[in-house]
Amino acid sequence: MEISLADLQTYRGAAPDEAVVVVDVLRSFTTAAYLFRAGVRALLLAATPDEARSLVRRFPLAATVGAVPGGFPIDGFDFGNSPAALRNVCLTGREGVLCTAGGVRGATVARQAAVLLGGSLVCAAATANLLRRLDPPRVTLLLTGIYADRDGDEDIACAEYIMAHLRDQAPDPAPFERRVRESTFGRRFGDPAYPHLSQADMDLCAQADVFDFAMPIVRREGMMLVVQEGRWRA
Ligand SMILES: O=C(O)[C@H](CS(=O)(=O)O)OP(=O)(O)O
Repeated sequence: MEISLADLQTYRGAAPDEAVVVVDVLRSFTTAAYLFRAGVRALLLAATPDEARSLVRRFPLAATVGAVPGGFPIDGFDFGNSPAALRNVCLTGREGVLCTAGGVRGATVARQAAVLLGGSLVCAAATANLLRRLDPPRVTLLLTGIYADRDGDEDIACAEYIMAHLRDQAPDPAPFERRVRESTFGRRFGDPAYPHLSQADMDLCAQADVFDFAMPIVRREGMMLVVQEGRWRA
C-alpha cells in the first residue's frame, strides 16, 4: 500500500484505484462521529446552506449541522459544527445534514475515489483498520485544514497517526493529541476572542480513538452521504 499526504489547496482529484481519507479534525469529521453517537442513520453532505435547506425539504426529519468558514454557526440550523453540542442529544433514526467548509469540500473534491472515508482523531485507528482490511494499492490522506494563516497541523498529526497505524507501529496517541491542541487553528479554541470555538470542542476533538468505527462516504441518488461503518443499510 502506497501512502501519501495531499493538501486541499493543490489536490486535483482521486485516481480510480485510490482510497482517500478526507482528514478534518477541527471539526467536520469529529462532529460527524458524534452525530453517529447521537444516533443519526446517515449524514448528507451539503456544500452550501441553501443546499442543506433543500435536503431538509426532501428529508423533513433531518437535523441540520454546520458552520461557515471560520467556524461560525449558520442561521436557522439546529446545531453548530460542534461535537460538544451533540454530546447529550438523541437523534436516533434521523438523518443529519452536514454543511461545513473544509470537510465537505474535501469530500467533494475526492468524490471519484474508489474508497472515500471521513477521518479524524476520534476514529483514527478504526479508519486505519478498515483501510488495512480493504487493502487498496494507494491511500491519500487529504488534509483540509491548511490555509495561508493556518498550519493545519491538527490534520497532519491525525494523518501521521493513521499512517503509523497502517505501518503497524502501535503509536502513542499523546503527542498527536497535543499537536491538535497546539495547531494554529487549535489554539483559537477556548480563546475569548473566538467565542464560537469552545474549549469543550477542543477537548473532544483532541482525543484519539474514542470510537471503533470508520466513516465511509458513499454516493446515492446524486447525494454524498457519510455513513457509520458496519451500521449502514441502503
Ligand atoms: O467549523 C469549523 O471548525 C471549520 C471552520 S473553517 O472552515 O476551517 O474555517 O470548518 P471545517 O469544515 O470543519 O474545517
